[in-house]
Amino acid sequence: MSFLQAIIDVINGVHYNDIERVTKALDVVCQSIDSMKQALKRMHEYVDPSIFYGVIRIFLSGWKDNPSMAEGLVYEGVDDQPMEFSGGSAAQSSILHCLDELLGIQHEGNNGAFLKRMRDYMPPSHKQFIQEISICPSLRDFVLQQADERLTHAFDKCVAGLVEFRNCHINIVTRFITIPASRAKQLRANKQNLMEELDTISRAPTALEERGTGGSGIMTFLKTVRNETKDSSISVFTNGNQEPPMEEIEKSASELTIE
Ligand code: HEM
Repeated sequence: MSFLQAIIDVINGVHYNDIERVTKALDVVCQSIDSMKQALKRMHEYVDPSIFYGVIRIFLSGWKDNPSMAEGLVYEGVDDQPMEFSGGSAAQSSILHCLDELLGIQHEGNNGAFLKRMRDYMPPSHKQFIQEISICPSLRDFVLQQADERLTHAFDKCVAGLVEFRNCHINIVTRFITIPASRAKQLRANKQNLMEELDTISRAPTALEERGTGGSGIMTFLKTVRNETKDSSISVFTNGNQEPPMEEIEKSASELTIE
């Protein structure tokens, strides 16, 4: 059964009060989240953090919430007024939004508004699918009402898997953005004679040091989204918080070089 079919099966299972069907489909969802995490971990194999930070990311940045283009961009021949559009971000990927809606994970305030806005950058049918999931009867309420051990376990494993995915993503963002940004600051401050490295990572505008490609203030955003994921868990959540300690981040920053 594919991941998307499993989502539909969960929804149908809730509709027909079929505990077995929902439990089995949630097991598939959980395996898919794990595969996504395994794929995410391979980012390091193919992408050099300095190149990502100093070269690729600049092409991903947009002209909304971007301090270096605060007014947006005039599309000549389209409109005299500047327009604002966010840069490319996997926050615009439909899968995580589907999971949040399915598992009843709620993102509040500015973070929730940012994630909702990202849906405007998805293909309309994807956005519509997410909307459909959001108006279905609540899976979480169903799990709570049934009080079935296997069902609750399957649900909580999905939530825990998503927390682990988001932790793994935070580690990636630390390595691909936070560390190069702090390295760029360090190099500028020390005026070291490391011109080649400085040349690559300093191509990134300083205004973007604290920003994600979609324009968010990165770490606060990502950690809040991760914590809100934990909140959906039915049993008490005790694991999955694997943030790297600050000393580790600083150590990695000083070791980061271009080969
Ligand atoms: C070099 C690799 C990556 C970097 C540096 C990165 C960075 C970021 C940043 C900075 C954000 C905050 C929102 C923004 O401003 O764009 C974000 C959000 C997000 N990214 Fe990534 N990302 C990377 C790869 C991926 C991949 C491969 C996925 C897999 C789908 C992913 C999934 C997400 C999701 C779902 C969000 C929204 C926040 C959430 O739902 O937890 N990212 N990413």
